[in-house]
Amino acid sequence: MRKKVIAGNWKMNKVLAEAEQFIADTKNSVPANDKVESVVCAPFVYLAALVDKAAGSDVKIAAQNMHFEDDGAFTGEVSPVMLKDIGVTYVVLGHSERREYFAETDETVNKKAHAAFNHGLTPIVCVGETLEQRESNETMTLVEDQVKKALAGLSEAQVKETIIAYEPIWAIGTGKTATSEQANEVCTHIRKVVAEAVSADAAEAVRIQYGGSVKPANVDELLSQSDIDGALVGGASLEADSFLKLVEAGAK
Ligand SMILES: O=C[C@H](O)COP(=O)(O)O
Repeated sequence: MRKKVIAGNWKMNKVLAEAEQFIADTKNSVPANDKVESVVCAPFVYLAALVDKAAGSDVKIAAQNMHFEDDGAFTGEVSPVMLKDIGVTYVVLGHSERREYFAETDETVNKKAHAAFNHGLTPIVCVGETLEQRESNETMTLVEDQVKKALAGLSEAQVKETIIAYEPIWAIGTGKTATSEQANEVCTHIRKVVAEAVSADAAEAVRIQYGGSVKPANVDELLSQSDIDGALVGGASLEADSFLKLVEAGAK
């Protein structure tokens, strides 16, 4: 049984006091068990403070992006060495907003996945199609291509540790959730792609989240699907109560 992962992606929201209050409101309520992991993906500027605030609890802190180099002349960037140094444990890679607005490519996502593992960070690799691509029946081939390119060159052990987030772009922040069947169909395909590209064991172990307008009202149905192992949640992760409901669903 794969452990569920509920990750709240705050995107570019909250000021420091709000971010710290969120951790104070959730850290003693997230379950410490083998059924669910609770992850908060916060803006860079809050990461050190939130790692400190969450210390001793089961809330894990994630970055929303990083560079693939360890250091160097990359003004404005943050490296995996820096994230590891301050106690961050997860990193979101290739979110569709990074791909759309900040020129993230499959190649840079792959470099970042390698860099994450080189520094002991767990990558949450995002893939997903636009509405246009879905309507022209390109979803499966596009997602397959994104997954293969993101995982290229990783060892079987590393793939087993990777979290893949399937996020149909048309369902992000729109209130339009993919039906649980639509979401599971793609997650099942991703698992098959991992089996073919890496191994059956890796496919069995890799955790696949769904993301796109997940909220307390629809999370149970999504998580009951055979190949959905968690959720990457934007809007509904901003309030502590709502985030805790999602984590509770993951712990069932
Ligand atoms: O990273 C999270 C996803 O982009 C989903 O965002 P959303 O839950 O606001 O639709």
